[in-house]
Amino acid sequence: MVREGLALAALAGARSVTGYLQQAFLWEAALKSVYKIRVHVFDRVLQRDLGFFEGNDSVPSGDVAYRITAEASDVADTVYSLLNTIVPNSLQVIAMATQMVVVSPALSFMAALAIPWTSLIIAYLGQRLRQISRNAHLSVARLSAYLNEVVPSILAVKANNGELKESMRFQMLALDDLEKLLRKRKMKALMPQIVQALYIGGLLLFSAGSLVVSKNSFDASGFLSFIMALTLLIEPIQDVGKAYNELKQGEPAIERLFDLTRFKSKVIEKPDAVDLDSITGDIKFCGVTFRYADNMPPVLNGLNLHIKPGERVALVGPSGGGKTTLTKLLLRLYDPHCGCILVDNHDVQDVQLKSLREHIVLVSQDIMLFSGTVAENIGYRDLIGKVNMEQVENAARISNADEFIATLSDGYETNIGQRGSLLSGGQKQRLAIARALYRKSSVLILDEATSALDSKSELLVRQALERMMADHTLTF
Ligand SMILES: Nc1ncnc2c1ncn2[C@@H]1O[C@H](COP(=O)(O)OP(=O)(O)OP(=O)(O)O)[C@@H](O)[C@H]1O
Repeated sequence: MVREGLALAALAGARSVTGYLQQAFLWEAALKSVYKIRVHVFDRVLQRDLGFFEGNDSVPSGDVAYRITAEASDVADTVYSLLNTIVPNSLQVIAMATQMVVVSPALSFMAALAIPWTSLIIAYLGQRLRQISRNAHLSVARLSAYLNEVVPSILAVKANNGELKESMRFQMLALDDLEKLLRKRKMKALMPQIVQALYIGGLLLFSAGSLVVSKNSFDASGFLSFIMALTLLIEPIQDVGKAYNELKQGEPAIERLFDLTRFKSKVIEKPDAVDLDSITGDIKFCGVTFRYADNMPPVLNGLNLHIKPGERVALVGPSGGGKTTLTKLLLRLYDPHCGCILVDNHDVQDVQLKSLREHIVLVSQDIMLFSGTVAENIGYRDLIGKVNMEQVENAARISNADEFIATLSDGYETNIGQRGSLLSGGQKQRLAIARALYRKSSVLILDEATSALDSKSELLVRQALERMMADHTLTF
């Protein structure tokens, strides 16, 4: 008795160990594949044209974030569920089907006739679940995109008494998400019941039918053994059906994730594009016409402009006149529809993108700092850990940022918060200018970059830029 108890305990222990090992192994496989997918997808996102991130048809950054985080996790769940179901259940299906064929090939054939029509119904339900699941994915992605936009702009919300309005906008999106999620959950709960009813109904019909057909043709024990094998066959098939549902439910996530990687770049680097060691800063815009979309009026129309090396050019024009667009074209973030842009007499379309952007530095009116230390932000050109502190301090001195950096709790090692949220507008701009100076590029573009500086700081920055860039092309 004791021995049997011990044997049972050992068996239960062995089962839980193998259960754990199987789950741990499969989760490891699923999560590692999702890690690789995430890295691949993000690398592809980084390669996308600027138009993907801005303009009317752009994908909101919150949606991109949602796809790479939450939807990639859904993909892991799907992969796990498939691995966990398909392998053991397929083995059981093969074993039981063989047993059935051995007992009675004729009845096996009859049983197999049930497969096509049940498959059809399951496929139809799977399609429905896929559609419902897709809607649920879209609604939660909209919610995520909304939050991604509003939370960073909380200052504007509060300053404009926008709390009530935002609360209502959020409730609307959350309610929509609730409806879509409920539909998905209900469908998920209903599907196994329908499938089970189909199987049980099929099994009853089949048993009755085969009893009539095979009367006296084989003994009761043979029939019993056949029914047993059939029942044991149905269970794993049901599990495979559930895995199929998981796949259908996970498909929209997989699709939306990989949609990020499917694109045809408009800005294409030629295979024989040249790598420019240095440039003097001779820039020509020759008959450049550009529009952001085919159905929009041109922002630039046949523009001609020649900036000579060392020359400083100020572009003055109405708001929305196309000054920033000119910069985007020079950096080849977009290609013009007509005309060409030459840098040192090389068409920018014949120059390697990395090389072109290395020699031209932009300090934009939208200051783009990242969470990280002051030193990492100034030395953004270099990989983390490879930043040259001497050059960082030099750039900070010239841009007149060193004085406020000295007052920060950890100096150059102070973390400046998300998008530099711990700094004032003027401090952010001085850091952005320091970052540009650190790059030591030949062409410097300041796109209203000094607008947030007080007059004293602006004067110091201008003097510093004059000293440093005396021989370089400078565009204000
Ligand atoms: N990504 C975009 N997609 C569609 N239209 C855009 C895009 N970016 C800018 N525009 C439009 O192109 C025009 C020129 O914009 P641009 O930013 O170049 O003007 P700007 O001269 O720099 O203006 P400001 O002085 O106000 O900064 C504007 O009418 C703007 O609405």
